[in-house]
Amino acid sequence: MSVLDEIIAGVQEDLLVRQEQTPLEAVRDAAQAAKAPYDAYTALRTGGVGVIAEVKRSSPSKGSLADIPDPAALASEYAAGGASVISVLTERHFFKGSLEDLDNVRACVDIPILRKDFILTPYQVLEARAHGADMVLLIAAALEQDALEALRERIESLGMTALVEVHTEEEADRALAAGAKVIGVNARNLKTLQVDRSVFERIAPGLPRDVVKIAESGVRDARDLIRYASVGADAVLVGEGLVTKKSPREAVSDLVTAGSHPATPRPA
Ligand SMILES: O=C(O)c1ccccc1NCC(=O)[C@H](O)[C@H](O)COP(=O)(O)O
Repeated sequence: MSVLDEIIAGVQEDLLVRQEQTPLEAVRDAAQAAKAPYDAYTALRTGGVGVIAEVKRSSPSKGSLADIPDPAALASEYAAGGASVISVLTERHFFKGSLEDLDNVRACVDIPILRKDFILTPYQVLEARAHGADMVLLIAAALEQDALEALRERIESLGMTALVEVHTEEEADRALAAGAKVIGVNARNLKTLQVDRSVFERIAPGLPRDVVKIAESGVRDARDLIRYASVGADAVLVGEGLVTKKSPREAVSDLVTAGSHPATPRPA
């Protein structure tokens, strides 16, 4: 069993419990009643290289990273540092996240929020909207093609933005076939947990111009961002490189400055 399989097994168990507690109709009503979503697609296309700053307590690859007793306070620091989007991990077994984190962050920031989880069903998409998300992650490696396409459509029908994550050229082709307009290339292989930053360099140049390209994982500092920018990244998604810093606000601000600096080389 790969790490991804293990994570998904836990997500499915938790999902059964939540569906038991809160019927689909109730989640649908809550999603409809939620405040209109922010436009994450536009937020990521505006200006230089955007920063998606992640609230990440723990991970399968590194174990505990940071306590984060107040995720809303951390998200406010990220927003003050100039983040374009806040990513909130809501998986609990490996990442120690929750939907409550999403609620708390939503109450405190007025920029788009990504629900980062292992989304398998329309129920989870409705949950994301009900708890104030504007963007939802879909992992190509975790979904059959029909489900990937249907969930992408469901996310966008609710006015949110789908971020489709890939790690191979074949998954990138599947993401495009599913209609993805925002594609995240994860340097981390979710089955082996190996991080290979060259994966973005291989895949991103082959993606259409109008697709927003996000480099995910392994960004530690401005040098990593500049390297990704030079091969076409519109944004970077950063977890460990922010939560482990003394000042997450300054760490975000340094990345934003590097991404907006005219010396940052971008492909023509
Ligand atoms: O982070 C992990 O170890 C991990 C393992 C298995 C599935 C997903 C995992 N992480 C989710 C992410 O994609 C990252 O949190 C995100 O890209 C930020 O990565 P980093 O900046 O390296 O913390």
